[in-house]
Amino acid sequence: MAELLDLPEVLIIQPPPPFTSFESDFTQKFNILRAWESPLPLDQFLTTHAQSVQALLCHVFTLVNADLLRQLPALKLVVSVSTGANHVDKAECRRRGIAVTNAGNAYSEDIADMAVGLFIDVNRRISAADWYVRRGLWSSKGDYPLGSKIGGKRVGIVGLGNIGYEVAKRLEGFRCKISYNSRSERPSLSYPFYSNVCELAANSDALIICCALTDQTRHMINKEVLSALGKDGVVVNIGRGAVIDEKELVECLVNGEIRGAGLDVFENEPHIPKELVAMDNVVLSPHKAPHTLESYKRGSEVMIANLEAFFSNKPLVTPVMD
Ligand SMILES: O=CC(=O)O
Repeated sequence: MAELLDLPEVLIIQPPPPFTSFESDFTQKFNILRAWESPLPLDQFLTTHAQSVQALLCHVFTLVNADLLRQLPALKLVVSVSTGANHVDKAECRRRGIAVTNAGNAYSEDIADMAVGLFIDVNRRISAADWYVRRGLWSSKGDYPLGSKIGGKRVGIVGLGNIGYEVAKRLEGFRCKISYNSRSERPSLSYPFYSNVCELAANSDALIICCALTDQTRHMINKEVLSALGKDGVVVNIGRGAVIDEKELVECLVNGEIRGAGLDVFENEPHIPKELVAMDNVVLSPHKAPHTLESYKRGSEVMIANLEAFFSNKPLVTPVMD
């Protein structure tokens, strides 16, 4: 027990993702304060540790907002399990001198794989075909609706950061034609850049949303953009649900204004509009794009590296800048 108390404290409010090595990796190095296991109400649990706890580890369901930060006056570091840190009020952290880290590139390849998987699934109707066969509908009539060819598709990537670039590289292998919209142009890359996302949509057969959720990107993919994409268009989202105006997306799908969607993220997770659940041209996934056995391990290593750097006054490994 004495040994545990000597370890640096790390507060976790909600149960962490089921990292296979969490117990062994984290608990040997840190004194984990497990708010979710405490019989105390959260406020009381936080008050008990408020004066000492310097590091908080959180995933996307933990809203790190001004209220929470006010209850943790000694806090100096927020370690996000995820790549996207939109659940952390970064302006308030900055104001309070609290550093924020994310998962860096730990999940980029896995997320990109999932984006490509969803893109192929929607176009080739893989999940729909699976439903069809399982329901015993396969007959000699051969009336199963055809999917659409992948090679030659014009794919517009929204957000050409690490993940977007991994998606682009993979889809080049399928002979897709890549163009993109991003915060800024990447002159070192030869893909056409569109500063206007509507123009990107008008020149694409599919949009793959890879950007972070910010005040600028919230509801950026709205009815106007989806109409520009057109009735043969497909949307894939592995970024954050609220980058798309979900209500308008549902309307466009219901009215056949776009052809289909592959969605790993939603505006109000884990709640999904019932219309989406009923459509076989929509492929749904429960925000699992980043998570594989391998990426969990890599993610743990990045979080531990950030915590160790912090507690030994070294530079953080994957600080979030904005
Ligand atoms: O969505 C998950 C992540 O941002 O890593």
